[in-house]
Amino acid sequence: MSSKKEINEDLVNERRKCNFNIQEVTHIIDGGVENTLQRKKIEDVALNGGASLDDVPEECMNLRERYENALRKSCVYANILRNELLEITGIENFGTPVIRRTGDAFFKDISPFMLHLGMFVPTIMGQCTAEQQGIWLPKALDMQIIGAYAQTELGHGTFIRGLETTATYDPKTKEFILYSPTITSYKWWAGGLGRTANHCIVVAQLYTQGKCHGVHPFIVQIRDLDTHMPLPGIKVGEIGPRMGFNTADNGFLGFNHFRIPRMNMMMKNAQVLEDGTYVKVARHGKLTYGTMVFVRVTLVNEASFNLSKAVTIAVRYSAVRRQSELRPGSAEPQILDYPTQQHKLFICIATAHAFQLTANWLWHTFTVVQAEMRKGNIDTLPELHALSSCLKAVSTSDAAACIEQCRFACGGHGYMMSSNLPYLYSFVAATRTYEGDYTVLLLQTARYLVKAWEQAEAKKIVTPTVAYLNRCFDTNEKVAWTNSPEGIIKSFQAIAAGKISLCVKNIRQRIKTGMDYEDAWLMTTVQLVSAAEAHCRSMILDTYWNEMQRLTKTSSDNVKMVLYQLTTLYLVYWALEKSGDLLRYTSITEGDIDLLQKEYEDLLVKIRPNAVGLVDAFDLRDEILRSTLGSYDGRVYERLMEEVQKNPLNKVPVDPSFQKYLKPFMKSKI
Ligand SMILES: CCCCCCCCCCCCCCCCC/C=C/C(=O)SCCNC(=O)CCNC(=O)[C@H](O)C(C)(C)COP(=O)(O)OP(=O)(O)OC[C@H]1O[C@@H](n2cnc3c(N)ncnc32)[C@H](O)[C@@H]1OP(=O)(O)O
Ligand SMILES: Cc1cc2nc3c(=O)[nH]c(=O)nc-3n(C[C@H](O)[C@H](O)[C@H](O)COP(=O)(O)OP(=O)(O)OC[C@H]3O[C@@H](n4cnc5c(N)ncnc54)[C@H](O)[C@@H]3O)c2cc1C
Repeated sequence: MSSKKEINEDLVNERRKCNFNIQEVTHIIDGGVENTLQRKKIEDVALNGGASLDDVPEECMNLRERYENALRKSCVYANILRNELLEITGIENFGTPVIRRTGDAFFKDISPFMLHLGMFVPTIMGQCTAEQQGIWLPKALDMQIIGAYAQTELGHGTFIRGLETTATYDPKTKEFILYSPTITSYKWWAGGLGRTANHCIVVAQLYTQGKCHGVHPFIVQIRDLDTHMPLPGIKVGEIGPRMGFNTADNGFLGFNHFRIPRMNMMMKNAQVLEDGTYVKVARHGKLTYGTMVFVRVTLVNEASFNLSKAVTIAVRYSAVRRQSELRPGSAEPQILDYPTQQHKLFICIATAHAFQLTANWLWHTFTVVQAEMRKGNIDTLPELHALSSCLKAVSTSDAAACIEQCRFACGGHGYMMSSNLPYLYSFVAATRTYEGDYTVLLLQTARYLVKAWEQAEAKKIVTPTVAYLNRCFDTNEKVAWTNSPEGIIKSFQAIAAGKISLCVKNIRQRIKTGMDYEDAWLMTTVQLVSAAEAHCRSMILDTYWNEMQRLTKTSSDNVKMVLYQLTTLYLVYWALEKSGDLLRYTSITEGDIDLLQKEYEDLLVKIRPNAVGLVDAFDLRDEILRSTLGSYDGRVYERLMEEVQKNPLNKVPVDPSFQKYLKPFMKSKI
C-alpha cells in the first residue's frame, strides 16, 4: 500500500482528458461567478479548522454519545454562524443553501439545531406580526432560545385538519390552555424537540367563545431556560431510533392543561382579541401552511445538493476502481468504462443539474409570489402550492432513487457507512415523506390540474405553467413526434394533457354511473397521481432545457457542448423511460424508439471522458463529502484502511466478549 499522499493516477488521467473549463461549469451551477466567490468565502470561514471534529466516526458511537457529540458540534458550528458567517450573509440570507452546505462538514447525520434554523425561525418570520417578530426573532437568531416545529401527531401527519391538540382561550386570564386529549394527540416527530429545544411552535385546534376555528400556530416554552427541566404540564421526550436522523432528537410532546399568554398565538394571519373575539386577517385560509410551502421549495435544492454529493463519490470511485477483464489477459478496466455503469451514473449528474436549475427557478417564483402577497394579491398562491407540491414530491423521490443507484454503483464498499452513501440515502429518503408525503402532494397538484383543465375546456386562458393545456385542447389528435429537445418537451406536455383529460373523463363517467364526486375522485386517484407526475416531469424537462440554453449563451464552446450532451441525455433518458406513454399520446413509432436508444448510448460514450470533470465541477470539498470513496485524491483503499483503525472494536486484539461468551460456548459439550 502506498503511503504517499498523492492523487490516484487514474484520477489524474481523467482530469487530463477533461476537455472543458471546470470552473465555468461551477459558476453555472452556483448561479454566477459572484455566488461561487461568496460560497468559497463562507466555506473558508466555516471550515477553517478542517471541520470534522470527530476522533471516532459518528457511526461507531452509541445513541447517547452520538446525540451528545452532535450537540457539541452544533454549538461549535452555531458559534461560527453567529460570530462570523452572519456578517457575511446578512440576516436575510441566514439559512441559505450555502450555510446548509457547510453544516455538512460538521455532521454526517443531522444537527439537532437544523429544525431551529430550518423551520422555527422561518415560521416566526412568516406567521408572526411585526410586534411578535420583534420579541422572538432576535432571541431565536441569537439562539438564546432554541425551537422546534411540532405539528405532526401520533395519529395524524398528512391530514392537518384532523390534529387533536387543543388551544382553548380563557378570557379571564388572557391565556390559551394547551391540552392533549388522547394518546393520538401527542405531538410526534418534531426534530430537535426530544432533548434540545426549550421552545417550540405547536400547531393546535383553536377554540374561543365555544367555537373551533381550525388549526393555528402557537409559540410555546416547554423547558426551563436554566435547568432545562420540562415545565409543569409538559411531557416531552425522544421517539427512538430511526432509519436516519438519529442525531436530530425527533421528539414527542403532550400538554396537560398547559397555559401560555394570549400573545403567544402567532397572529399574522388570524388573531384572538383580549375578549376572545376571533378575527381573521389573511385573505387565504391556507396561509397558516406557509412554512411548509417554504420548506418544500427549499427541498428541491436539497435534492440536488445531496445527489451531487452521491454522484461525485460514485463517479470518482468508479474511475479508481478496476474490476474484471474485457478480453482474456487484458488489464482490468476502470469500472467507469462499462456502459452499464455510465448508465447508472451519468443520469445522476444530469438529474442534479436539472433539479438545481429547477430549484433556482422555483425559488425565484416563490419570492415573486411572496412579494405579490405582501401587496395583498393572493391569486398566485394556488399555482405556487401546486408547483412546490409536485416538484418537492418528484425531486425528493428521484434523488433518493438516484442516490441508491450511486450506492449500487459502488458495490460492497458503497454499503460502508464511511462511504457516506447510506447517510445520504437515509436523509433523502426521509424527504420523500416529511413536509408532505409523495402521493399526497401529487394529489394536491392534481386538484389544481383538473381545475385548470376545466378552465381550458371553457376556453379560458390558464396560468403560464399549465398553458400547454390551452394548446393541447385545440389538437384532438396524437401530437406529432419529433426527436429534438423541443419535440420531447412538447411530447411530455401532450402526455400530461392526455392523462389529465383522461382523469376528468373518468371522474365524469363515474359520476354518471351514480357515484358522488368524492368517490369518483377517490377511484381515479391512481391515474391522478400519474397525471401530476407527468405534468411535473414536463415542467422539469422544460425548465432544465431552457435555463441551460440561457445560462450557456456566453459559455465557451466545450462547456456548451458538454452541458448540451448532458441535458440531451436527460431528455432522451426520460423519453425512453416513458416510451409507453409516448406511444399512447404521440405519433412516435418503434423505429423512433430504437433511434432514441442509439442516441442515448452514443451520448454515454461522448460524456465518458468528461465524467470526472463534471463531478469536480460541483466543487464539493472533501470535508463536505465526508466519504472514504469520494475524496478528490481518490485514495480509496488507503482511506478505507485508515477508517478501520478508528473502529473502537479494533482497539484491543481480543474482544472481552471472547472470555465471557465465545470461549465458554466453544468449550461446552452438547
Ligand atoms: C448548526 C446547524 C446547521 C444546520 C443548518 C440548517 C440550515 C437550514 C436548512 C434547511 C433545510 C430544511 C430541512 C427541514 C427539515 C424538515 C423536517 C420535517 C418537518 C415536517 O415534516 S413538518 C410537518 C409537515 N407536514 C405536512 O407537510 C403535512 C402535509 N399535509 C398538508 O400539507 C395538507 O394538510 C394537505 C395539503 C394534505 C391537505 O390539507 P387540507 O385537508 O387542509 O386541505 P384540502 O385538501 O381540503 O385543500 C383545501 C384547499 O387548500 C389548498 N391548499 C392546501 N395546502 C395549501 C398550501 N400549503 N398553500 C396553499 N393552498 C393550499 C388545496 O389545494 C385546496 O385548494 P382547492 O382550491 O380547494 O383545491
Ligand atoms: C425524518 C422525519 C422528520 C420529521 N420532522 C417533523 C417535524 O420536525 N415536525 C413535524 O411536525 N413533523 C415532522 N415529521 C412528520 C412528517 O411531516 C409526516 O410523517 C409526514 O407529513 C407524513 O405524514 P404521516 O406520517 O401521517 O403519514 P400518513 O399520512 O399516515 O401516510 C401513510 C400512507 O398513507 C398514504 N395517505 C395518507 N393520506 C392519504 C390521502 N389523503 N390520499 C392518499 N394516500 C394517503 C400516504 O401516501 C402514505 O403512503 C417528520 C417525519 C420524518 C420521517
